[in-house]
Amino acid sequence: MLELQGLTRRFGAVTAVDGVSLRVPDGQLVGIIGRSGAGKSTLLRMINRLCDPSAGRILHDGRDITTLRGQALRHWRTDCAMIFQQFNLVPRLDVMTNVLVGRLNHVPAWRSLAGFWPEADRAIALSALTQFDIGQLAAQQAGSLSGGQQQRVAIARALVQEPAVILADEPVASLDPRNAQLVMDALAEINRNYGITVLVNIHSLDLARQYCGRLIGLAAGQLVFDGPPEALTQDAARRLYGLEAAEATGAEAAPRLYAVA
Ligand SMILES: Nc1ncnc2c1ncn2[C@@H]1O[C@H](COP(=O)(O)OP(=O)(O)OP(=O)(O)O)[C@@H](O)[C@H]1O
Repeated sequence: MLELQGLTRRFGAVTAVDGVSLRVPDGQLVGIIGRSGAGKSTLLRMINRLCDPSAGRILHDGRDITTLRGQALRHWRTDCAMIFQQFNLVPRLDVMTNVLVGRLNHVPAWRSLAGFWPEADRAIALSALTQFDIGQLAAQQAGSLSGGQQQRVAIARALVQEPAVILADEPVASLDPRNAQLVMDALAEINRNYGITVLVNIHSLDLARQYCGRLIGLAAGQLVFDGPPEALTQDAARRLYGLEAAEATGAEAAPRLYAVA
């Protein structure tokens, strides 16, 4: 169970995340929604401790994550893998090596530095790639792949970390609709097959509704919606995305509920 208690982050005068409290039982696939600047990235970055909270606590299985330092923090970052919009692969390295980077905390440092990755780890990496239909790309330079392929490599890298939680920060924002589906399929598969908790920031409300069993809506850093997609009425979605303002000025509301930046 992942638990946030009054989690807050201020940047000067801006309160990016404002007293967010929630519980995520193991194995949920949670979509975090809200307009641009609502605090979605900051929330995920705090959970991974890429960004320190100004107030509040993060607990995982009762353990206080907020105070972790040094090796304990490195272990948490293995337990809690992060996926980014821009993939964060090493473009000049081949796909297999990029995925093996996810095994770093499972392999003695000298072996990985010398390029002696154990056969068992190579097999794990290849199996992750094959699962996402990109096993045949293992020897290619990561930078030569399409965006959708690169994101699936990043998901394979996260998976071989054997994490309890995956945090995906706008993983489909720079992909075309077909690739966005493939990447969301990969996240859903990980969630279903391994019971890994997935928290995904997502702009497209259609995708969020399609894939996530639970939606968490942020507005100006505050939790304003928490429930299943069916509970997110058209009105609630409008409030979340501020489409009322567009209507008030005579602009047409988007016919499909896509988040507008
Ligand atoms: N490092 C920072 N320094 C100063 N302000 C920041 C920093 N990071 C985020 N902010 C501010 O905090 C607020 C929330 O930003 P955040 O990136 O978390 O929102 P978001 O919902 O993820 O937006 P987007 O969907 O555009 O990525 C914004 O007002 C942003 O300008």
